[in-house]
Amino acid sequence: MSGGPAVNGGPTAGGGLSTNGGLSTNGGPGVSGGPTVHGDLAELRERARAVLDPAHYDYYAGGVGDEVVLGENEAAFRRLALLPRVLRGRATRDLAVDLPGGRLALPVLVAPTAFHRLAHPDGELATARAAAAAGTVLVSGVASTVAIAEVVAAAREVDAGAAVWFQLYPHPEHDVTACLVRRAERAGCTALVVTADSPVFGRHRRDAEHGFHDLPEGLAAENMRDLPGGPPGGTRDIAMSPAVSWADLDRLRALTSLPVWLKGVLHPRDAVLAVEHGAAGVVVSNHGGRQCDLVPAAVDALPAVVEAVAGRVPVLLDGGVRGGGDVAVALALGAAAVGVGRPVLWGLAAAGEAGVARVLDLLRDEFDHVLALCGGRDPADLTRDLVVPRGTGVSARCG
Ligand SMILES: Cc1cc2nc3c(=O)[nH]c(=O)nc-3n(C[C@H](O)[C@H](O)[C@H](O)COP(=O)(O)O)c2cc1C
Ligand SMILES: CC(C)CC(=O)C(=O)O
Repeated sequence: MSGGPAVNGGPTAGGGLSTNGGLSTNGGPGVSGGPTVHGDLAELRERARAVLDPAHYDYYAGGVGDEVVLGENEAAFRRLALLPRVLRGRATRDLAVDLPGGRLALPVLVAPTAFHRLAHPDGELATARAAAAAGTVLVSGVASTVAIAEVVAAAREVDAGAAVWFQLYPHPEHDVTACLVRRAERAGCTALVVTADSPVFGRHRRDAEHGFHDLPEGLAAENMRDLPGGPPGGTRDIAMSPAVSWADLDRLRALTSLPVWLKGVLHPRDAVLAVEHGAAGVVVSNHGGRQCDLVPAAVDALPAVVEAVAGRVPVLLDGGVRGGGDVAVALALGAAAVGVGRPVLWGLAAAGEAGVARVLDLLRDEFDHVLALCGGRDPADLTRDLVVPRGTGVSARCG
């Protein structure tokens, strides 16, 4: 087994913590030139469950505590309905969104998730290729099982203009953070994402039950290799620190000219502070229900953050997005785009690069379809008045 003891109770990582439905009505071609993969997201999840080691499946699928927030992230979307506008659409829709750090061909990006080689031997290389082929951003995590330079190179082989962002946790040793930032810059990343919701690692019962604390032999968090304070050729743990503060964000921003996103914001006041501290954007996220089991569903936290930020920076959302309708609801509530975590892992486990391509293709096609049903020409047509609490049919802002 690899590396040191679990950090804060998480797995260690050898240095890691530890319709067009048949009718041809403007449906675009699939995003991937690779083998065709069939099935919807639920089927891909079942295929992933069938092929993965149960401990690894549960690491991906699980959440913190009683997994209340894990379920709520998806349930909250089901409590919302769309109130479409009619007779204002157009034949083809423009799905693209411009963000600090890159242009997305669809308002869906790949959220950072750890250890893709647990899902498929190609790991983050496959994810990077599929994201690039779809024309969207991969937020590559510090906890990736392929080094960031190789991840970016894989994306750029598919599309020389592909944008890859790098996610990190501020390390308590500042020279380690600085080294990670330099690596991401040298690799060609176009933005950084600082995850702020993890002062300590969430306690996951499923991991404890499986005794999953280490990556299998041969896998490691490759970005953590050869860092200051670590053994030559060896890896350091992904350290989380309860002492992390706004000063760490300031210090990190001073290290780089790349746009810096702040991920894991739920409180509107923190969103305002993020703007004041120069964040290029904020990501409303509860870490997919993996950190604190007492917080609101991500989509329920979104409107207050959007209101507080008041258009000064873009707001992203992740957590519980499982279809194009969810994407549309999040955008109508003010998100500029959404991130998807687990669905990408299910696609990767089920069919490697083609599986991730299938997930992004499904989301793109479903979103385009819902946008058309709402009389939308582009994402900007999805406005707040289009979302109503299910069961009411009335928007507070209608009129
Ligand atoms: C297995 C797994 C690993 C994750 N690893 C990270 C990580 O290393 N850094 C991070 O900021 N977020 C991480 N996340 C959280 C995701 O970025 C994202 O917030 C979450 O998955 C969104 O919820 P969804 O899975 O319902 O789409 C992880 C999520 C999962 C499921
Ligand atoms: C290695 C961990 C830090 C990855 C993570 O954030 C998670 O599993 O939720």
